[in-house]
Amino acid sequence: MSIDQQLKPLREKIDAVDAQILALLNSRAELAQQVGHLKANTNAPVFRPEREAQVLRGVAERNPGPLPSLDIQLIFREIMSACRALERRVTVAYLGPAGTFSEQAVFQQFGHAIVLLPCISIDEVFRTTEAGTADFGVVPVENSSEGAVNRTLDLLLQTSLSISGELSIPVQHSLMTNSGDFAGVTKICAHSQALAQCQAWLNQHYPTIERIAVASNGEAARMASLDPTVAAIAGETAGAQYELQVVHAHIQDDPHNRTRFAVIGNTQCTPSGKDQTSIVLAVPNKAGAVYSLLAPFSQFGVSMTRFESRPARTGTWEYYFYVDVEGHQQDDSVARSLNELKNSAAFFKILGSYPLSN
Ligand SMILES: O=C(O)C(=O)C[C@]1(C(=O)O)C=C[C@@H](O)C=C1
Repeated sequence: MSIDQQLKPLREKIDAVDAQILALLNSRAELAQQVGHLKANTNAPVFRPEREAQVLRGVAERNPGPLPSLDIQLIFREIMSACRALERRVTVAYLGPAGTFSEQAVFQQFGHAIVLLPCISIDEVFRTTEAGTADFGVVPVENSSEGAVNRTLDLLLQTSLSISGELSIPVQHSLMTNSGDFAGVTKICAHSQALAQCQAWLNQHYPTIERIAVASNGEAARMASLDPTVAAIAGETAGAQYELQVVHAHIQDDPHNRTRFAVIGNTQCTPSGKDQTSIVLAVPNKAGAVYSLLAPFSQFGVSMTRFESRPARTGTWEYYFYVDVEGHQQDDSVARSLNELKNSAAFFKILGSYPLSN
């Protein structure tokens, strides 16, 4: 029997299963439409991060295989994205242009059935979201090899928006040119963070070529597509967007390099069962103040998962502290510790409680 003859009955079974999947997908979509009508009548938000997190955790927990849970979650992320788009297509602002790691983070959080709003800077992402032109913004917060993204931390301090999600993605940089050839290249362009993340590799391989920091890796890729003297450092998605060829793949100094992103918007998430709360604090400038400030966390058994400081730029050695704790601000222990902190801090702001990424 030929291979095609052997495949025929299996393919017929796949067709039958596909017909069932199709019918079930549309049943789900009809339910989402009903949810959408209810929400429209009550002006409730379309995107509910805590509900989406629960759906994704639920399918991973119930997954019997053989499909890996991560792949199941990718599929369900897109199913929910498409269902959500039937209610309303949300607009998401991010540091563009197309093809940046920020764009990958947007798709990882919202799926593909959205309106993308690429912005020229992190400031612009905040402005556009505050103005309501975008429903949400996605901004980089921290890189595993370079540390905090200071501009984001500074803007989080001032913004009226809150954090409604967080996620991290692997960041792999490649050196690319229009032709795939390095001869004739006189400048290597990338975002300053990417240049820093590839510093040791560049010092070893191209110590004398000028490095130029530009607004984003996507912008570097665009420049390289137009100018044969420019090589870009960017992710391969950005390279493909501008039809660049890879000269050296994965040149970042840390092979496990990751960037963490925050989702900002006007949504206040309700508890999802596995949440995190971000706050900013300042303490009076006296001995032992930081130590006693954090005491309520241990008193109420709340785990701190992140502690970052930024100079307050008052010229007096004062700092803002960015703290993440496990749990939701509505959880009893978190609520009680935050209440104590609020009374003793010189500055106190809750940036948001949101589901931990899956
Ligand atoms: O449960 C809701 O609130 C829905 O709108 C449905 C749904 C889904 O497709 O499951 C879609 C969008 C929301 O962000 C959450 C979940």
